[in-house]
Amino acid sequence: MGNKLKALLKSQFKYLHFFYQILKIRMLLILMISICYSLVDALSLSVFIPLFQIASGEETGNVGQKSSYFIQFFDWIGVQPTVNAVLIIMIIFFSLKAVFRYIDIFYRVLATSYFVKRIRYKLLEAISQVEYAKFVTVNYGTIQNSVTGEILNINNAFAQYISLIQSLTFVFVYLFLSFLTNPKFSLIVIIGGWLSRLVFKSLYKSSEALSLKITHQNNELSGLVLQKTANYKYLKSTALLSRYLTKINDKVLAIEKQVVVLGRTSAKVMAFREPIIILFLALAIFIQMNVLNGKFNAIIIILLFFYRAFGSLMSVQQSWTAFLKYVGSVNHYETFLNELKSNSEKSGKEVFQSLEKEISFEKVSFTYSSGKPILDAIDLKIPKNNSVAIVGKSGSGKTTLVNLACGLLKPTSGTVAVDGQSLSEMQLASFRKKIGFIAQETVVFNDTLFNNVTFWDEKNEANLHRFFEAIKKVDLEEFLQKSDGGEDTLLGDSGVVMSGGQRQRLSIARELYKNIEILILDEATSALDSQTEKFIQESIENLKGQLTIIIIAHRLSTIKHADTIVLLKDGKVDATGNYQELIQNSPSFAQMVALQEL
Ligand SMILES: Nc1ncnc2c1ncn2[C@@H]1O[C@H](COP(=O)(O)OP(=O)(O)OP(=O)(O)O)[C@@H](O)[C@H]1O
Repeated sequence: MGNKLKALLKSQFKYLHFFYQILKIRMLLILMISICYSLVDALSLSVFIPLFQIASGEETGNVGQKSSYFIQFFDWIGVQPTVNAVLIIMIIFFSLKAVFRYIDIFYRVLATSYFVKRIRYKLLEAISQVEYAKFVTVNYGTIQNSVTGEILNINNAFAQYISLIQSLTFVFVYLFLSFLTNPKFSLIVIIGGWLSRLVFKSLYKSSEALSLKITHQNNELSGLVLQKTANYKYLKSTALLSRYLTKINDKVLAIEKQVVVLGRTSAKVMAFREPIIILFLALAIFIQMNVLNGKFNAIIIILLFFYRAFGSLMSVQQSWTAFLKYVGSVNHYETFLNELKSNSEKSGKEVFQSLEKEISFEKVSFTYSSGKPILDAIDLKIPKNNSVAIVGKSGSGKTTLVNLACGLLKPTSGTVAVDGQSLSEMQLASFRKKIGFIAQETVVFNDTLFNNVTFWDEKNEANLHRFFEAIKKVDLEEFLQKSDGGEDTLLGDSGVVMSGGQRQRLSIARELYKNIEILILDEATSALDSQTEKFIQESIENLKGQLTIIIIAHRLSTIKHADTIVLLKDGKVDATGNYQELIQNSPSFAQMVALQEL
């Protein structure tokens, strides 16, 4: 029973809980301001009643008999309830109402901007903290859409939700005043109002489901568009663009269809709300007059309150209908955020200072969640300032091994350790700060050459010097000299103004600029022509003895001078040794060398 009640409360207050979690005390403030505003509004309206009473009392001369709590209020403060006194009170209340209206609107703006900032920040933070293994399974479109379009939808949902709270407060305040005046009649009308809600319940449910569906489809659409942009050149040059466009169009059409259905549901709710409410109100008046034999006079005042309460109730339903249009985004945000949070990277406490001895793999096995074991009980030592090359057939697990070395992946069993300390106990960020990672995919930001290399370091003399050094090491001096803007040259989206090789060299320059101890190169020079590769090779070789280098390369000429070469085969270390040793001792390696005609 307790659990059922809890579940009921949770489902009823699900969204309130969601907004409260983000806004905390601000949510209460919104509620308080709403209550104050609605009370002042109710009181301002109530002033009309004594005004009517005084007017009719003056005519009939029986003010005393029609006394209301307002007249009693005048008695209490010892002021004659004259028209002038009531008018002054009225002006005071309406001015007060304006003050609360101002506070209400302004505070809403403050709360909304805080809300948007928080939800965006929370999501971005969760994305940064999620485990790499989880991250690679998330659709890029979902990420993109979640931090842009979806946030706007949630913002709209929030705006509607606050309006809903305010209208609801109005409803309660007016119902409370109605109860004070005529409890029996109020009860009938309230039951009617409650029943009217049931009529709309199934429509609300389908709106909610549709909205969630639209959100999912928008995410998929974003993913498709992102992939189209990323693979534009390929799609265009192979005339596959139009086929891909058909795929995107299908998704657009599917979304359009859902939006139309959602629009139809919303239209039904909007159109039938008023007649249904009027029906219930008419029924309540009928019961009051014919069943309870009440007088119409007795309910005039209360009808005024109900008129206001119903107006607000309509706003409640209006806000709720509008809210439901965006609720899919709220649900998606919550689910996505929880999914990211439950997969956030666990980092140890030990702060990494400096590599003293070695990085070691002790019986490390690894299996991706989706398949067969990739690495099987690997034992490997990478001594400080040594260069170790990992070779093996495509798919043999080389990239997986370096991902384990920098803690992007966690071993399924065994330990990856740094100077004997398991990476699982290490504060990963402190360790990764000392790692330079250059992969086949170049990393270029849409900014200047300087900012790309220095990662937005301050442009002072010392940093400029380090920048030029890095540029020299990767042979980008010519590019720098030929660019009109020098180091301030804008590189465009993904570095469009550079060739593939230049982008690769830029990625290498960024790592050389940093103060790193470990350099990981995963097919880093694969996009370069032999001459440039040789030049960079020399630059990297100059670093030998100063950095611990782990290098993956298919072109075996690249790793000829590595201190140790590790040959991976069938998930195991098949052979280790330097180039000459391996040629002599490992038939597999000798065959690889022969195939490359080295
Ligand atoms: N995220 C993933 N989920 C499931 N399997 C994966 C994932 N990443 C890689 N694999 C699989 O793990 C195996 C090893 O991949 P890995 O990228 O480590 O190989 P590699 O030796 O670096 O290959 P290549 O030389 O082609 O770059 C492959 O069979 C690949 O299909």
